[in-house]
Amino acid sequence: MNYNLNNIADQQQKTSSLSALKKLLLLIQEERSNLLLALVAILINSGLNLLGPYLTGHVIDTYIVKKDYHGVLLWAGILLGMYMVAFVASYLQTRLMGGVGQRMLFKLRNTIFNKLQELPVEFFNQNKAGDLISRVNNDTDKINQFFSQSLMQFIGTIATMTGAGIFLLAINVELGAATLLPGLLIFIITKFCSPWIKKRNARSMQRTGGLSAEIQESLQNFKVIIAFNRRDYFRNRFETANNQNYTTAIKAGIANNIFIPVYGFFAGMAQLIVLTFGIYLIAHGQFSIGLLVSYLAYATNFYNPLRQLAALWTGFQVAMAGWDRISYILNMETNLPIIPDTNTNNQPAPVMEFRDVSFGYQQGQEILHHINFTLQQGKTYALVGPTGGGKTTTASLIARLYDPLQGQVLLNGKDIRSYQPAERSSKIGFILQEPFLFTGTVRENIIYGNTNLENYTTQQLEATITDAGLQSLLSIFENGLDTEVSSGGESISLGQKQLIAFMRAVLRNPDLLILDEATANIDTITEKILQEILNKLPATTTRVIIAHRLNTIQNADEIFFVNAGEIIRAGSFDHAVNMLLHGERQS
Ligand SMILES: Nc1ncnc2c1ncn2[C@@H]1O[C@H](COP(=O)(O)OP(=O)(O)OP(=O)(O)O)[C@@H](O)[C@H]1O
Repeated sequence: MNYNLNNIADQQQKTSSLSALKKLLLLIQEERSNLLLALVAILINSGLNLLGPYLTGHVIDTYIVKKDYHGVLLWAGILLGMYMVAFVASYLQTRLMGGVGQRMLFKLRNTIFNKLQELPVEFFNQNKAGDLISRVNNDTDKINQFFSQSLMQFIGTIATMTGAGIFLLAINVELGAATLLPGLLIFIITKFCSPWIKKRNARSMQRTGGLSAEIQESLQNFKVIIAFNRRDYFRNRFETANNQNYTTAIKAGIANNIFIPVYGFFAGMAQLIVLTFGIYLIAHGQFSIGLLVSYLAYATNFYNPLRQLAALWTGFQVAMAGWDRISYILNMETNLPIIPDTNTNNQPAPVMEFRDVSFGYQQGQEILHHINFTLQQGKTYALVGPTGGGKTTTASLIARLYDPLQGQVLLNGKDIRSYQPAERSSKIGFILQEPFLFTGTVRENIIYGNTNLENYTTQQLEATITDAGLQSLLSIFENGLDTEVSSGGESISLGQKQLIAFMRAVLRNPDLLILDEATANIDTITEKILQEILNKLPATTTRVIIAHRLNTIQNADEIFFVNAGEIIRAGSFDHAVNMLLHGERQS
């Protein structure tokens, strides 16, 4: 299944600005009352600012021409009051929308992060962490900027322009129509250029994502880079990504600013039309000076916001480009759906069964072909085979990190796809080749995802650890449960990381425990301790051990040889060793 966000972006139909905005508005439904209040405030602000020029014209024609300075002063006071109310309304809407924007940003980031938690391993295989981080941090902020700073300004601007347009037409239809003509041209140009601006911004964000992926990759692998002296290689790769980001950012910047001079030019044209046509009308006695002053102010009221609108519209296109990138994640559906349980057979069933299972990571590249095997309760199984033979892939299917392309995987006789994730993961413990630890303490890491232990006191937890025979492992850590570990695990050794992962898995008391090269980095004495702990697991626990070190699998009840997409019962240990030597020579 295609989970590559950048490929999806190329394939997706272009969504219209309006339908994208509608979806986005759903996110801020809870903010309705704040939005309404901000809208009222902005309309008051626009309305009062619109009334100003009309009253000024009225004062000129009624009081200034007649030299009635008392009236002029009175109206000046009224105008001052009006502008102060407009100022308060504007301040109120800025505050309200700032809050709305931040809350939306918070919600949006939570929504995306929760969505990411639902997505399958395949999604993370196909997308780079750095790009995802950029979407969660950078792209959401673009939307926040539009909402907190621009949305109400946008509405206010449109309200002011509509009002000014109405005043212009009401005062004189012909002059109004002539004044508004450049506005119509601007509208057509804007409509024509918007998709281009959005595309340039989308490309720029994609490159920012690429840059962040590059940084993440080199930071994660800094030891390898230093050890292999590959600094130049990564420096070049970074420079290429940085260059691409720079070029696309410049292009987006040009697109974002292209409207400003265009709008400015047409606004100048409109002023010229008002002046020449207005003076002509005055010369023919069809217009007054006061009306011309009001008229010029309304033309300014129409075209000045239009200049602002240029920037706001661009901001909107940037936000929509960000929203598109985010919606690709939000629209993504997991390919690991839960299906209804159709099993009506209550007969005892093996813990795990593969029925004619075929699997490949990519279409047309099968890694496992028509696999059949069963795992019985309480037994220990070993998977051996040459590197790249398919052992980890088999274990991943047992834990349902992927679904087979064909066939069925059954857990306790039921299709594994019918289990809820929580139930499935409580039944299957998986210790990965590269255990993942969170930044925190040993305690936090071993109780991770284990609801039974979450509220235990330190004493209770220590007692549980002792009961499970894990005390000797815990004592390896200097500060026991309180030992600090970092997600990269730099503060502890790889073997110690594996021990923590081991304790985490054993304490979950799973029906099936998979150890994928789980002891590869552990000394032989500690490995013996692990072996004893494994032996002491409840008699019902089934163990699946993947190991290259043959002594680890000596006590297995059954050995499977995994090679070239096939799983064969190896029979005795000696036979398995033979197959392994033979298989390794072949590979
Ligand atoms: N995420 C993935 N995407 C595409 N191909 C993959 C992926 N993971 C593994 N493969 C391929 O699947 C095949 C089997 O890999 P797998 O990791 O299952 O082998 P393995 O037997 O566990 O090897 P090892 O002993 O080295 O751990 C290999 O050819 C590998 O390249």
